[in-house]
Amino acid sequence: MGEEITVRTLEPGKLVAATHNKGKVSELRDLFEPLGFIVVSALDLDLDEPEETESTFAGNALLKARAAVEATGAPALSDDSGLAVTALGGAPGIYSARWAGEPRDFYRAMEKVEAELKDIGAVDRSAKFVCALAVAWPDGSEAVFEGEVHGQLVWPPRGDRGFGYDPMFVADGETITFGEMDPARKHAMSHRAAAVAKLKAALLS
Ligand SMILES: O=P(O)(O)OP(=O)(O)OP(=O)(O)OC[C@H]1O[C@@H](n2cnc3c(O)ncnc32)[C@H](O)[C@@H]1O
Ligand SMILES: [Mg+2]
Repeated sequence: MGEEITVRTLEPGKLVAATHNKGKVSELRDLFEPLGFIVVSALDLDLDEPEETESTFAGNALLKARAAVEATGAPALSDDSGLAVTALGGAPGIYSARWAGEPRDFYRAMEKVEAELKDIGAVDRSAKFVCALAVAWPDGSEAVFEGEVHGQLVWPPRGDRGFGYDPMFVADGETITFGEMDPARKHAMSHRAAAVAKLKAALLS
């Protein structure tokens, strides 16, 4: 995991968060601003949302970072992530956002996960969140890092913090869902934090 395609350093400065997801923007700000970056999001810049045509988290992350660097000329950081449920063969996986429909409704997406587990009478409620973070520089170099966090799915969902599938996910060793957790605590253990740690080790001096 975590294929580093090219290694170069990331100089603190303006970083475009190539995402249209407010929950991710907020988490990427929390994770990168203490490192000296000024995080400007694709939402702030009103960038087009590219179609996610790749078949892996890393592929879609690279596609989003490339689109943002081309549009802005500034280094871009993207995040492709999702929930992979063991008993569902890794679904919804790269389709995690699409399971919420349009307009996105994550209660509906969580209900769909629960309904599919019920349909197959699943006893195994284990799942993991996966995050691929990609960085693309104006000179065409790029890098991608992956992180995961393993846990169990609960029903009904609990908590109104975080975003997406957080209210139904309890990380291993925890008793509360990510939806109930203080954001700083989620940042210490999440799939996104694990990917950020790899990125820091490789790209920040
Ligand atoms: O593509 P961008 O613009 O970044 O925004 P998106 O919401 O479409 O993001 P993805 O394509 O990566 O889809 C991943 C979905 O997986 C879910 N997800 C990712 N990280 C999560 C987290 O930390 N907690 C809960 N759900 C998460 C979330 O609902 C996302 O919408
Ligand atoms: Mg998306």
